Amino acid sequence: MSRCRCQAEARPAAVAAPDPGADLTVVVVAAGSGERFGHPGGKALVEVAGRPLVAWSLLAADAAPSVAALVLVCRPADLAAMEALVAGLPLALPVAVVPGGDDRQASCAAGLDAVSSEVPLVAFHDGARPLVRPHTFEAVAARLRADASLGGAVAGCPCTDTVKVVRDGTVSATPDRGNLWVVQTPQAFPIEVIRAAHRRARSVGTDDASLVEAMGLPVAVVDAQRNNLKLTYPEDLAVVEAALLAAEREGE
Ligand SMILES: Nc1ccn([C@@H]2O[C@H](COP(=O)(O)OP(=O)(O)OP(=O)(O)O)[C@@H](O)[C@H]2O)c(=O)n1
Ligand SMILES: C[C@](O)(CO)[C@H](O)COP(=O)(O)O
Repeated sequence: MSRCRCQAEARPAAVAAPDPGADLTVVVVAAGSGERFGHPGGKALVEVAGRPLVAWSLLAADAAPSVAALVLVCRPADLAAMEALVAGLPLALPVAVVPGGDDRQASCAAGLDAVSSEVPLVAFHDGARPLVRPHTFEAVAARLRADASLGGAVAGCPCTDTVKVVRDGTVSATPDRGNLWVVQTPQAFPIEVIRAAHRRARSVGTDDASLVEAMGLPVAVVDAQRNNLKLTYPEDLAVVEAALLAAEREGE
């Protein structure tokens, strides 16, 4: 089997799990247009700290012992470039490269179609979060394994800023911060749960967990990695790059 399977023409075949102990497929979504970042053609292939942005997430997921296979979702125009990128990275796991959709949720659904049903857990991760560490994939998968009643487990951390609800430039409410968390990716789910959540989705959510919450299932939050930043605006680049270089220097 070729390690990288580009899915430009046909619907992807399922990716087999190479290690019987590994029970998680990671879907890295990188098919966005990067509008807020302001880079024509999206930001996934922009060089950040010496590598294309999305490469950092692929390498981190590949190094997590629970991960059996990877799916990379990219802009249709980037399929050949992404296939070449994957072929050139020192990845141990099989990778399926598939085209994404018009919004993040559609890209996640496209990635999910390429996941083998033989691997019981699936996690979605933003290719725009290059600081993710292998232990964060382990943490969300472990939380799911520890409690069979959960519909999902997501990385996040308690809010440290005060959050305001703002309408027309004026504050309309200040929610109790004691209950507020900011959530990131990875977001992990039992495969049958997230497949059902996508089938039933009636609206477009800003994350994957909201689809599972809409089914009335409990989703756990795991305080795993506070610096798991998302590269969204141009000014994020210097912060993310400095953190990646520091982590490399420290051998993390
Ligand atoms: N149609 C889309 C939209 C987003 N994403 C992915 O979802 C993640 C989070 O999205 P975001 O940071 O908003 O990226 P963009 O959509 O590229 O940014 P923008 O909204 O500024 O255009 C990114 O890794 C992005 O590539 C995707 O795979 N497919
Ligand atoms: C999924 C997410 O990263 C969780 O914080 C976030 O909602 C993605 O938002 P974006 O606007 O698509 O970047």
